[in-house]
Amino acid sequence: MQSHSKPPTHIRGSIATEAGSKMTSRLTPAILGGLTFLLLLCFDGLLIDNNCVAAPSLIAHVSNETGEVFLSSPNLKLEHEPELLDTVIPFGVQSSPKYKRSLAYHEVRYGLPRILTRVIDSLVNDREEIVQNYGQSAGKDLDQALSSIRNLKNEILTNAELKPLRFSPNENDTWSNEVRVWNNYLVERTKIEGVIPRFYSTIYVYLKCYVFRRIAEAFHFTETLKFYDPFAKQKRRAFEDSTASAIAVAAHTLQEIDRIPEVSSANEKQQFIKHLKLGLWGNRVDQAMSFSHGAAVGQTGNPLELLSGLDKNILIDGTDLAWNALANCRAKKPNGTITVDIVLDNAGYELFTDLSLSAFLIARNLADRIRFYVKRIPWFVSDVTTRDFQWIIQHMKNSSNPDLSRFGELLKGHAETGVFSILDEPFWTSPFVFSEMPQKDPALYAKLSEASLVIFKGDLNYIKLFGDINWEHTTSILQAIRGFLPTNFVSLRTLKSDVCVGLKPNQAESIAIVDPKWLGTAKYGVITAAANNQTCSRAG
Ligand SMILES: O=P(O)(O)OC[C@@]1(O)O[C@H](CO)[C@@H](O)[C@@H]1O
Repeated sequence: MQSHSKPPTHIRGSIATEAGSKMTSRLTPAILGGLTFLLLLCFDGLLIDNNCVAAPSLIAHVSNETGEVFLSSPNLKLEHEPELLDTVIPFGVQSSPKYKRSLAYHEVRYGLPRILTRVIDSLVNDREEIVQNYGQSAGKDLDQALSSIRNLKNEILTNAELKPLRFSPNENDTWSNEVRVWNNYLVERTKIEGVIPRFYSTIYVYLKCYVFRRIAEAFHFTETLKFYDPFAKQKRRAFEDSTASAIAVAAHTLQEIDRIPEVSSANEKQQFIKHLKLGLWGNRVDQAMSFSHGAAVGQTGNPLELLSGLDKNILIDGTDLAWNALANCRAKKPNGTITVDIVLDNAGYELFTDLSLSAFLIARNLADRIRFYVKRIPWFVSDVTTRDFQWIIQHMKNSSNPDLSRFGELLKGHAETGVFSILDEPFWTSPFVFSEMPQKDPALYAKLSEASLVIFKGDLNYIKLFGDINWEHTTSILQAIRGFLPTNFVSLRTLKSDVCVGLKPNQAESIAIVDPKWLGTAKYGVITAAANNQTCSRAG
């Protein structure tokens, strides 16, 4: 049953604040003592009318049950009371935070504000270092970026209208061309929705991408911090924290490569499947989740030893289909160029698994070249940018561990000889879902169709693949892609959001009984593949 909920009477924040650890340590004894108390403070991450300093206006009180901070204020006005529906997302419609029992709602209410708070915190904490690295005028640029990000956070918290993005002075440069696409899309959405979209009323995939666009905008209009990546440190730290796991996988992959002449074709298939699974579970190591839930994540343990225990969590296993599609292309094009495209997701450990798979494919002649699609701007916290890609290879190459450094050397060689290439097409940071690609970016669609196999990594690529529509879980993959089949593809995704298709009858219901949170915790994975029968007859 669907019903309109009451407007919120308070805004619920998190312990992650600009006051950061100071705040946490002040709260901890109170929580331990089981007290509920009130604090009058200027909550810097939540400026109201930009006058927090002059008139501290927010009351924070801490739940003695959960330790979470609730904020309320006589001055805090929602620009617009969200018209929420107290229901899950109905089947057949696009995800939106207006459905209160959706993960989309949870992400807009808690996840995105927390991510922005963490960005604000890190900029405040790193001021000295930033000024040292980018020069004196970076101080003023930092303030400018901070103010834009605070405004953005307030806009989400107060359910403001989405506003057009800013053009650069040169209205024909790359930035402006992308802004034009975004602003036209806002006009399109306004027509569809009948009003200007707001954070809680519009579709999820659009608003979430919009937030990351606005973060990039906050830096783009500064002089010294145009290309600053506020997530870079966290991405690097998370990979450093995964070093032991990466060494185990690098040593194993190098051994496979060294022993290629001895390996039978049955084993070759098993090795391919193992690499796909490593890549699937690599998608758990996602700094977006850690940013919005609190703790940092890296990979621990020996990922190869963990694999068999995780098989029971794979809800759809399309590895056979992916293997057959690629092996079939190799058989049909013994002298041709086999291209594999990887539409990357997270930097750090997940990217490392993608590189292991790629090194394996090249060594086994399952691919002659690999094209890696990265993001042009910092995206969804930990998505790979060109700099992240270059950093990880260099970082491995410089490692004191002989396996990691040899592996880094091998990858660097592939990058230098053009076997690996990095592409930062604007479509991946656009608001569009994949079924819109033939119309919005036909050149990219044609490029993907040159590949024998496209590998889509992660949750965002998955939801864009299926239009972020809450299809009934048993909907077939071919129906849910709505014609988007440039070539054979396989998607490796751990479940972090509302959409999941291609399941067997009753499969979703059975998991939901055992684990009601099955869609949102990245505990489960899907390997979703589809074949395009014309692929191997084409060049590429
Ligand atoms: O694409 P990825 O890195 O696997 O997931 C990124 C992510 O931000 O997108 C999901 C849906 O918005 C979130 O739950 C998740 O943390």
